[in-house]
Amino acid sequence: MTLRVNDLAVARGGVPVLNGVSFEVAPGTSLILRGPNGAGKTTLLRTIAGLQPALSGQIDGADETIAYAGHADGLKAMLSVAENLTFWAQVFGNSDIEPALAAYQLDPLRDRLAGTLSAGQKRRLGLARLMVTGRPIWVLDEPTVSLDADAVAMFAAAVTAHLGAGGMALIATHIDLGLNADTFDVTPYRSKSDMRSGASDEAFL
Ligand SMILES: Nc1ncnc2c1ncn2[C@@H]1O[C@H](COP(=O)(O)OP(=O)(O)OP(=O)(O)O)[C@@H](O)[C@H]1O
Repeated sequence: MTLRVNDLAVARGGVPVLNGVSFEVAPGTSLILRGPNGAGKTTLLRTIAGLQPALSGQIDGADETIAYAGHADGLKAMLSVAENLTFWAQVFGNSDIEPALAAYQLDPLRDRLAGTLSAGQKRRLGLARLMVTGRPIWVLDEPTVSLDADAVAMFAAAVTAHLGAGGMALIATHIDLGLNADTFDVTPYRSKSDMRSGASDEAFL
């Protein structure tokens, strides 16, 4: 299975953001999305993850295969670290959370309520969540925000292991993760529409 995006057009608040986007992510490989602030990376990732409809074009290989991590960590504040991971594992029909705890050095924090974690610890837990989904395609929007250098290395190691097991990753990031990945710059695909038109999409504010 390969993730294939073909001639995709995406919009925010009804305003076209990107069009003519085509790329592939094959098993065992990752693709880094680049582009300046506001270029449309988040919009593209949300569309590929199925969180909003495309304006036009095709996305193949994305049915029930994607684990998405956006800007929000999606944690349950009143559950412990281990309970959060167990919850997500069960949602995806899995049970073993130990590899995810180990990969992000969360074992010493396993009984802490997620709401009491630091920003970087929350982000580590949010990324550990990907491992318990068992999903082959990780779609990640600025995954290293709040992470220190050690945690960035944990994340890079987790992605490398995921790819080594035949997984895929599509990652929007402004930093160099040290991955052996192709890059895709969205800049040439920006729509000509004026984003200052005042259109908004309150559902995502
Ligand atoms: N809720 C919204 N309603 C309308 N327009 C929006 C909304 N959210 C974002 N936009 C606009 O859509 C365009 C694309 O934004 P998007 O978040 O996809 O960019 P990005 O490349 O991810 O940026 P960054 O690097 O800053 O995260 C921007 O012009 C932005 O102002």
